[in-house]
Amino acid sequence: MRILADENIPLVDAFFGGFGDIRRMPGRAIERSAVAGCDVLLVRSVTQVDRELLQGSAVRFIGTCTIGTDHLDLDYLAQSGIAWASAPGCNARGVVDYVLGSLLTLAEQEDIELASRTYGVVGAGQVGGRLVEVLRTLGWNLLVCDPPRQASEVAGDFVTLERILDECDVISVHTPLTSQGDNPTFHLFDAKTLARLRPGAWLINASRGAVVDNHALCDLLLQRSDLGVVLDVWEGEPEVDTDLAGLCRIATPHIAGYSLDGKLRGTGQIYQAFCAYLGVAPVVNLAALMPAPALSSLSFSKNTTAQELLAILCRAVYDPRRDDADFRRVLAGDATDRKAGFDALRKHYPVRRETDGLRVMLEDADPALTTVVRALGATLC
Ligand SMILES: NC(=O)C1=CN([C@@H]2O[C@H](COP(=O)(O)OP(=O)(O)OC[C@H]3O[C@@H](n4cnc5c(N)ncnc54)[C@H](O)[C@@H]3O)[C@@H](O)[C@H]2O)C=CC1
Ligand SMILES: O=C(O)C(=O)[C@H](O)COP(=O)(O)O
Repeated sequence: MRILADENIPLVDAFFGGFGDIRRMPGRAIERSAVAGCDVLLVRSVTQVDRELLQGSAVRFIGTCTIGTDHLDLDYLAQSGIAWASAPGCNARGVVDYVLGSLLTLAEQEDIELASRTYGVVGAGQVGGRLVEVLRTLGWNLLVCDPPRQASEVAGDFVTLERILDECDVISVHTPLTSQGDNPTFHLFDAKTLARLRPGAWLINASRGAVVDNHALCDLLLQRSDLGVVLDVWEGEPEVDTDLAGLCRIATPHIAGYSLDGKLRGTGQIYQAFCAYLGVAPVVNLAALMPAPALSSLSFSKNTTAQELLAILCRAVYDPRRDDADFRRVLAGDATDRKAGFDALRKHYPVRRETDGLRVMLEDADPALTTVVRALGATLC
């Protein structure tokens, strides 16, 4: 079997080496001539998988080691009888850690108590659903907008996007990028929607760039310095609107989900799906390949407050300010360097783990403190 894989898929040999020959390439360079003689294609989000790439090739299975599938032409794959799999939820926890780290930064910049704000989550699936769980456990005010779930679930407490815009001080966007169907999300946040943001609102987009109209957002930020915007994803990646990035409080190169755990899980999920496709039993075990984290446990004295505990635990694992600083250095270069730098930061991303892998010891089991530990999914020892 001939397998072509994006060079940024970790553990590809460990999981797929037993199936045949593996060739690796940069994801953006995967094109028709490279794919032609392959049976299996393993990609990440940067490879457009469509008729132009696949027509006439021998490819029968596509695996994308990502949550998002907007780079796959699913209609074409169905028409052509090409099997495919994605990795739902693989790096959702990393995105939640990114959102929490961003909230801590904005709160410090503005000297705001996070618990005093009203939160709006738009899109409550794998990522947004986990964020909702964290915010609910913390007991913070929260509204959730998810029209597809609202339409299909009898129970569920959902609101309209208008209500989110009118009532929320913080809006975190976690929808897929879609341009068809009943609830398309392309430019869901257009000029009209963005203009409704409350005074002092924070907007976080770690979904897909084009869910927010970047041009309209840039225009708005030129007039509204009260807003706090965090962008991990951009229209036209790897090109980035540098004016917009300059106006964001946190700007990062599409790394919100880049925990090591999330990446390895992504490969593992595609391996499982490929085994199911072939009808063979999986023999490679992800747990055996997952390295132990460098930091596994922390202990806190009775003088710790809940706010301090949240900040220390989140930042012990991940702090987006470092990614923001690295990205701004890249954005200061010329256009060619910026594009290459966007991909280089992603390719050479430092090891980052997840907050729910932490073990926490509290000298005083105060309910406010244990709530923080539970909300993060960490283990209380
Ligand atoms: N920045 C990053 O590193 C990462 C970004 N992502 C992106 O995050 C987004 C969310 O991923 P998941 O939670 O795994 O997706 P998901 O498919 O599990 O959940 C998406 C949710 O959005 C809802 N939704 C769809 N249209 C909507 C609309 N118009 N308004 C409100 N809600 C709507 C769906 O009903 C669903 O519950 C995707 O765009 C994904 O590609 C995912 C992982 C990492
Ligand atoms: O899983 C997704 O969806 C993501 O957005 C990934 O974090 C993107 O990672 P790459 O595939 O672009 O490396």
